Amino acid sequence: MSRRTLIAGNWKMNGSAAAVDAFASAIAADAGSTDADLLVCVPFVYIERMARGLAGTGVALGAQNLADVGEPGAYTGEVNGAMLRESGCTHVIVGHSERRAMYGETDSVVAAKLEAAVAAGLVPVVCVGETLAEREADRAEAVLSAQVDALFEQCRPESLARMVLAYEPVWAIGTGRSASPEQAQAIHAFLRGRIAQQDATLANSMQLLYGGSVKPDNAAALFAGADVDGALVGGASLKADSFLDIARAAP
Ligand SMILES: O=C(CO)COP(=O)(O)O
Repeated sequence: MSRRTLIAGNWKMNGSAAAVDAFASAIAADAGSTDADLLVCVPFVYIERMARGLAGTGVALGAQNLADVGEPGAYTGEVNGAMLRESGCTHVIVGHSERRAMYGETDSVVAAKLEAAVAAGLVPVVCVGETLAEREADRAEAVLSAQVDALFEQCRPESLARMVLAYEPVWAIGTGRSASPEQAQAIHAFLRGRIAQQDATLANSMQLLYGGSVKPDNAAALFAGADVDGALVGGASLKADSFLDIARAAP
């Protein structure tokens, strides 16, 4: 089955109103130059501004986090999925390694956020990945299996059918040291196989993105992997030209 290619940007805690406007106008001028689907995930406060800038471009908009509860209420500082939808999001990143490491998001929190996203009509882009110490201890597959299995244990099949999975090795994030195309493809094949043990049809249809130091000059080689369906791009997504160069490297 052919899966569509998705190039997703994660701005993390970067950007400004001026940066949003510059990005959106450059994308609006040039979004037709790639066949890949494009998504940009910006800080909460810039979502509506980016939505206005990207209107009519076909580029999708996402957030980087959401509350693990859907019902509004006394959750100071939280933002729920319905608010994200109303602001123009179609997607939301869930379980990024920075949130797992710095904000204590456990596999159960990630599973709850996946469900909350789907309940609000959002596509969750769920991140998994091993640290350098785990890879060096030959534990990458065990760690990834535990992260994926937790989703299957805690989420409904119809919710899992909506998700995109992003493999982001922690040692490759923001380091300039991407996984090699062979390493990325090997893990993606492993992840697809692991999902197939639960649901072969879902394994075949699920988009698997690679993230970690994806740049215009390494993107084409990474995308050559048969199980690599796109990228989750951090630093290189902050500027429209490098983001679009990555998208144009997609097959
Ligand atoms: O964490 C990432 C995207 O979510 C990857 O970040 P970099 O592309 O900056 O390495």
